[in-house]
Amino acid sequence: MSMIAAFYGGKSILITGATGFLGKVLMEKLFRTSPDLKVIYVLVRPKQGQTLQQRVFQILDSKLFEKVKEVCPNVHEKIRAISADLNQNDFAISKEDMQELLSHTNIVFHCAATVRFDDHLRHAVQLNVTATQQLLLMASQMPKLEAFIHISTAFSNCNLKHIDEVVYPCPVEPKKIIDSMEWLDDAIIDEITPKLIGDQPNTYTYTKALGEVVVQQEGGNLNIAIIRPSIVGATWQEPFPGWVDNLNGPSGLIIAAGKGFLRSIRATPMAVADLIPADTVVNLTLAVGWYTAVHRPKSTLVYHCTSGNLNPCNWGKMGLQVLATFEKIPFERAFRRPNADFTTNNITTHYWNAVSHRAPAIIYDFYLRLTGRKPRMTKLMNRLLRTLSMVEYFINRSWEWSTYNTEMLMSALSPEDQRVFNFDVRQLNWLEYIENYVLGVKKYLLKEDMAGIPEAKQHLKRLRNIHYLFNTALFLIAWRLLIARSQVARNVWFFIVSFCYKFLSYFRASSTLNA
Ligand SMILES: CCCCCCCCCCCCCCCCCCCCCC(=O)SCCNC(=O)CCNC(=O)[C@H](O)C(C)(C)COP(=O)(O)OP(=O)(O)OC[C@H]1O[C@@H](n2cnc3c(N)ncnc32)[C@H](O)[C@@H]1OP(=O)(O)O
Ligand SMILES: NC(=O)C1=CN([C@@H]2O[C@H](COP(=O)(O)OP(=O)(O)OC[C@H]3O[C@@H](n4cnc5c(N)ncnc54)[C@H](OP(=O)(O)O)[C@@H]3O)[C@@H](O)[C@H]2O)C=CC1
Repeated sequence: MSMIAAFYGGKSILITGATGFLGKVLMEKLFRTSPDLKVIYVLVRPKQGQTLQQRVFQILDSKLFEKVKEVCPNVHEKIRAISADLNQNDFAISKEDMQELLSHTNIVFHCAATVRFDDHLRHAVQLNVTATQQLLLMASQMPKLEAFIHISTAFSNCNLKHIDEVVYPCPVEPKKIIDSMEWLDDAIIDEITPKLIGDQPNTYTYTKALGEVVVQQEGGNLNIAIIRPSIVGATWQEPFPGWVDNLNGPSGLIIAAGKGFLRSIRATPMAVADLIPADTVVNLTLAVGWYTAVHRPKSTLVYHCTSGNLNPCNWGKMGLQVLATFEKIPFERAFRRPNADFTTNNITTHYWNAVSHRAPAIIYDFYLRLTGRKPRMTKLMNRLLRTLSMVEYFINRSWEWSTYNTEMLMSALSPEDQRVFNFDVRQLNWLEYIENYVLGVKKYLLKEDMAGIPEAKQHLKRLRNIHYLFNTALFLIAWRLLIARSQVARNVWFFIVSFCYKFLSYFRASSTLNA
């Protein structure tokens, strides 16, 4: 019997960010392994004309939850959607709902965040810092609370090369930042943002670091733990391999490469690609929830959920495996044949961006205009180039994350828990994982049918022929222009033609003699 699964039985669990990528996998695992849990409260905001209930039921009715329905047929009754906006005071939760949350919650998993790298500092502070502070305040009023688990990121201190499982102080106290956001106007915030974030690459990592300090400073007597995942990728094993549902991290770039838009990416092939599967993060999170509630460590423990120091894979290996998978499992209606490569310096990056990204987009838009359609490729390409510039920081460096606490936890689990809540990345086979990831992107993100693979392969063959034809025509035109303008080129051309003519005459004569 799994002790962790039994621990969550009968519990009331509050999850923020349950409609996000990680939140969904967390809920799925909780329901599947502890179907006898009492209730999961999810803080949800209405969106895109959908009510809360519709949003949550849409998630429960998705493929991700197919196995849950077998073990927990009444899953719809065990989930309680609470209307909340983490940007508002008291999260805009009604009095009755607040009372229910405060008096029943046993465990809090705080996953909600803005993960955009380019978010305005005010908004990033509001969600990643102020909301965390408010949630802690709520937690301090929960008499039955056993553990508060905060999801941060392994990159919250990415200005350091070696990162320990400790909370590092921030140059400016989070309280001062929160206060200043209240009275500074947007223009001034824009001006001071680069100075405030200092050597952090963006407002996301900066505010996640502030959030950790808030957790440490304002946790009071609560049992708190912080989990720091690296780049969260598709699921490895559970509930099935390759599940992914958003474009963050590598997923969007895998689509761009598979559809042939992405031709070159500025990355260091030998730098560690510190990916971590979503189900591994969730298994560690649930194990940490159990350990924190049962063992009540004296201080706030930080757990690194990374792969680099235990089972490293680099971007070079990852890129090659992604491309190899496209050969077997191509995406449908590609713009060009997938053929991306890594560049390592500014000059080649600019060159390939102009030649392989911008130029084909302009030509294609010209063709769309000629045929009376709306041009769209240049806009798409600009968006891709912007994304590339945002992720460059993370794919040209390597970090060392110590994992003492994570390894300590692994050894504290019973063999059964180690199996059911497996977060040992040493067992991960990267080539198999990446292949399943690409397949998952095709099936769950692009919603492409596997029956379309032969047609997709035919399409790629046509693209290859068009590519050869285009290159040949381009070469002939260039050569024709050169001959028209240069005596040297003309001489070379006459030499080649006369050489070919002589060779053919000789060949014909010798074959006549042999006959
Ligand atoms: C050999 C070569 C082989 C090559 C093979 C190549 C393959 C392998 C290469 C691998 C390299 C991997 C590198 C990863 C590094 C990650 C490091 C992470 C480290 C930190 C990890 C963390 O701790 S943190 C989590 C990560 N955090 C993000 O990773 C957010 C990033 N990202 C943004 O910060 C914004 O994205 C950014 C970019 C500002 C653009 O912003 P933007 O405004 O230009 O574009 P948007 O993304 O907003 O949206 C554009 C359109 O996509 C629609 N869309 C958006 N989301 C959607 C969704 N979920 N489902 C459906 N559709 C969605 C949207 O609705 C728009 O559609 P529409 O225009 O029609 O409305
Ligand atoms: N994905 C990754 O690579 C990594 C993620 N992390 C961390 O993991 C956690 C989860 O990330 P992930 O699942 O990928 O992120 P997502 O962007 O997929 O999910 C974010 C969640 O936060 C919710 N949220 C955002 N703003 C509000 C708001 N104002 N009120 C209520 N809810 C809100 C979203 O709700 P809605 O659906 O309404 O938008 C969504 O449920 C984050 O803390 C992130 O920092 C850490 C390392 C890597």
